[in-house]
Amino acid sequence: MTLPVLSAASLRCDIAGRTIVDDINLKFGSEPMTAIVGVNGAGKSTLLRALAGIDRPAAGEVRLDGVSLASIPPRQRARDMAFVAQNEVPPQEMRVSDFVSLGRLPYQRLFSGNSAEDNDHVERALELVGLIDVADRSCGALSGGQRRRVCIARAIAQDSPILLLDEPTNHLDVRHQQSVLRLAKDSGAQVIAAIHDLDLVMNHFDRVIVIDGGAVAADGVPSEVLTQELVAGVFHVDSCQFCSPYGRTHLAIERELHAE
Ligand SMILES: Nc1ncnc2c1ncn2[C@@H]1O[C@H](COP(=O)(O)OP(=O)(O)OP(=O)(O)O)[C@@H](O)[C@H]1O
Repeated sequence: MTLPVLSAASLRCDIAGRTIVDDINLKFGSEPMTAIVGVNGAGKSTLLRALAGIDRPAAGEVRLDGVSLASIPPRQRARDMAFVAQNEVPPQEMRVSDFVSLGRLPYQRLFSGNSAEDNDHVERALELVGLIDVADRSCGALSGGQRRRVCIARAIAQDSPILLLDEPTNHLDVRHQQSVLRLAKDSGAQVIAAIHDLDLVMNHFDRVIVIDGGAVAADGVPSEVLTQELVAGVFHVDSCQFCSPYGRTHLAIERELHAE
């Protein structure tokens, strides 16, 4: 499957007059799963929001298959890209299936409601995140992890070739962390996710971009990028990569490093 090419050229994002990320030049399109990592406040969410076209850059440009995002109409952009924000919370009173149906809006005419195809997408998305049994409940009656999965289901129902996920595994138990990343991969979409767990990055992602102080500090294959030296320099922890008895390479955090 050919992945769409999302690119950022000389991107700068400012918030309240302060430059948060600067001189970002990135191209996405070769690897299905890309992780964006960095310490709190490094600029990951700011970058993702600019890539999603939610916040306009102060300078530079984001392009989708060579076309400036700013010139793509919102409905088309919503068909091209689904975005799950870091702190997205479904409205308390809304039924779970109605919230997931919001992912189908880019395909509907005003007040047309769900078609049979829309309902199929909603049902499939809820099945994939393991929440089909609570489809008729109100979102307010869900646990934190279930709410997170409902937001992911909304994005999956959107059926777009690019999935931008800001901390998709937040609030999820260990099994659902694995299953959400697996279903993101199985969706066939180009996935770009900000994520804190470096071991999940090692085992689920093809590429990792390390953001440090609003700039790209490293970019490449996780096992090659997330060396002990880089992890110490960027995250200020001691880490080690090791091979499990099942043959997978993991990254363990040993301890916090203090300045001498
Ligand atoms: N609405 C805002 N107003 C002012 N400053 C903001 C706002 N949103 C973000 N910032 C600042 O921008 C910087 C980058 O924030 P951003 O959320 O992009 O970082 P992040 O890498 O995603 O962090 P985290 O891992 O904590 O989610 C931080 O210094 C933050 O305080």
